[in-house]
Amino acid sequence: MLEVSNLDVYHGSSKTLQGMSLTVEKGEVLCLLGRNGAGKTTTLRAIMGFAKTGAGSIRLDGTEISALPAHERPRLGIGYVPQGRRLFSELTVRENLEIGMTTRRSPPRVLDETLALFPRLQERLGQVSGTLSGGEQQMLATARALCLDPKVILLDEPTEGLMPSMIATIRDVVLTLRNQGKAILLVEQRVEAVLSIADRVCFVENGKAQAVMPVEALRADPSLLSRYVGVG
Ligand SMILES: Nc1ncnc2c1ncn2[C@@H]1O[C@H](COP(=O)(O)OP(=O)(O)OP(=O)(O)O)[C@@H](O)[C@H]1O
Repeated sequence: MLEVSNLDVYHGSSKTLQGMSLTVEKGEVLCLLGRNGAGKTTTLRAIMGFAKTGAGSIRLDGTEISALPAHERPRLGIGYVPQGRRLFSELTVRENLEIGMTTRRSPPRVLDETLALFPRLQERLGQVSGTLSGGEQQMLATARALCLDPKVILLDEPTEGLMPSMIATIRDVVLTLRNQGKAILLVEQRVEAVLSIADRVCFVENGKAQAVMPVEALRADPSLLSRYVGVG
């Protein structure tokens, strides 16, 4: 579904991704794990077209997309929920979702299906999004990406700063989406969350995927965490 091969990314003259490679298939959750500054967010931003790429390729269903401008990529079916949510805080919940709908001219059923996943947002459609709680804002950012009816969803630390009940809601939504056949690429630092949600784990170090494995391998050998992430 999504395939990144040997991708380089530059910030000025420094190379922040150095031959990054990963694949995410339909109906699976791939989790990126790594130390601060390893290149996880840059990987997601590069897929969305927000980073200056050099050598390498990004393919969606076999089609090369790395030369496409950023605004064209969501229309191909890639939803992105950035770190920090980036909502239009002056607009209402409904207006934020409508922006997602119009980006890809999604049929109205997509909005209904999305709201069915987030009853809390359904109750707050008229509320200005800047007044939502942190957890509700995360739900809205995720729901807005889902309004594109994406095949692939990129989520950057969606549970950061949330209370346990909200974390559980986000996890349940991610697992529902996976079971619907979406391909999900997730940056997640909390090990318990990774173990409960990932199918495969990709350890990122120095702008590169150093190791990729099924989540069971991480469960069986927690020393991998100290090796690649410096915890555990
Ligand atoms: N706009 C930028 N200008 C210069 N350097 C950048 C820029 N964005 C990222 N970098 C650098 O690229 C490297 C990778 O950063 P990135 O945000 O991808 O790391 P990360 O793995 O997501 O880390 P964290 O867990 O801290 O969010 C870091 O060294 C960072 O300082």
